[in-house]
Amino acid sequence: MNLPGIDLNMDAAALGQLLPYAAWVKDIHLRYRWVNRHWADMLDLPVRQIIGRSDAECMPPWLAEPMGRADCTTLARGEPYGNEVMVQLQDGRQRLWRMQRQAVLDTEGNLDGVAGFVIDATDDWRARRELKKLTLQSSGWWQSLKSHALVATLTPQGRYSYVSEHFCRLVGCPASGLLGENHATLGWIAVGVDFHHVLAMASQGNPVRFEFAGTRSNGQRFWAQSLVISLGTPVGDEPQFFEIVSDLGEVREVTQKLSAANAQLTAALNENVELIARLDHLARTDPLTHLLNRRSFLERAAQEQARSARLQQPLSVLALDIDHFKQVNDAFGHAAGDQVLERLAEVCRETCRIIDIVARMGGEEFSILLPGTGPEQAQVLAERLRLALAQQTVVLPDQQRISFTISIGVTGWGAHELLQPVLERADQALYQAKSGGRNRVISL
Ligand SMILES: Nc1nc2c(ncn2[C@@H]2O[C@H](COP(=O)(O)OP(=O)(O)OP(=O)(O)O)[C@@H](O)[C@H]2O)c(=O)[nH]1
Repeated sequence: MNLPGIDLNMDAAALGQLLPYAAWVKDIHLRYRWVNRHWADMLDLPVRQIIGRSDAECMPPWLAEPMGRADCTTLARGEPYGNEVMVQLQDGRQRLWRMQRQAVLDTEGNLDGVAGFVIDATDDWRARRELKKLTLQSSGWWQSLKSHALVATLTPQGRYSYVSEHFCRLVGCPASGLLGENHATLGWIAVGVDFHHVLAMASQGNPVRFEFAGTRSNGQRFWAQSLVISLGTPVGDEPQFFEIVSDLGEVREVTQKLSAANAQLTAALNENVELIARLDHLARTDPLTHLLNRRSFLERAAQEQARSARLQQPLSVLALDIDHFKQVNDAFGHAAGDQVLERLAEVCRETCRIIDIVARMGGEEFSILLPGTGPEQAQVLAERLRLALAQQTVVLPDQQRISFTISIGVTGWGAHELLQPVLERADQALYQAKSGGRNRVISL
């Protein structure tokens, strides 16, 4: 049977010329053994200049290199191998060549070369690309993403090639002001990352999440979080990126409100702490002399006694009382009496060590606890105090001058004694000092 236009007696090479696509056969050294006119046309060379030559001698390196790689892969696999190459013709047009290769075996089954054919799949590729776009854009998820989320697509330079309405609303700019621009040209500041780095990371297949801030055309600031994902690089196309943005404005607002409320709370807390400290201080001190009050003295005395017993250190107590204080009040008035009390407190503080505990027990009675001090040393201190006070003169606003003396009772505090008997003994010593004529120190 004869096929129209085909002579079945012609040889394989002649038959190959009838193929509707470019075809070639290379030897084991990848030199062309045979090509048909379509391949010669594609290379824009006469057939005779191709035969016996390698790809490197027939085509530019950027094409020869993937051709050689595909040939080697085919020889190594020993089975049909297909690939696609995007080529740029001399007139600048891009074409997609789809190639299919197969290893050629000699009669003994040894590898003898590679046979291949090439079809121009440019139209098919364009159609597929359009279809992909259409599929993407008409797919349910894209539609719902577009209408509910803040999405955009980016070129390799990060320039916007598509922006959704929601995205435009967030950044406060119409699509016309965004398309062709990128984060940098829009003046948006990514937090902690460089936008180019984001694209580089994304193109390696790592989705990148980052925060950025910008200013809307009405001057308002906005904060957003982006997730940039690579959509891959379709053959012959540029890499594409997809950006999903979420509005951080609300989060920021809530965070700011929260931190303001927190600051208020902290301030209120600090105020309260201060207030409590002040109240505590007031509860522990005598408002006139700022010495410890009786309650506080008793607490401190108990602690001090326990500590001294543990450290086996001596401890002594003084009981002080102003002599004839009633007369001071009667002669100069209560305010003058207060001044005397204040002066007494001052001199006690100055004369005692920082660790000594000085307290106003009530009225014109004072007590001093002397840690690390035995009764003899306590007597010395009491004497020094008595003399210091006897030398004091309180000058009143009307220049009247008041001198006063004190009587002091001194006692040691034994390691196992309770506070009450010790205080009573100090009072007893004080009583003896009073009854002995005042302005003196008595130890018991
Ligand atoms: N100005 C003033 N006087 C006070 C205060 N507390 C107590 N007094 C007075 O201290 C005086 C104590 O008088 P008395 O207990 O009789 O003792 P005294 O006059 O000092 O006599 P002797 O202690 O025996 O030497 C009273 O007049 C009280 O009113 C105070 O805070 N301010």
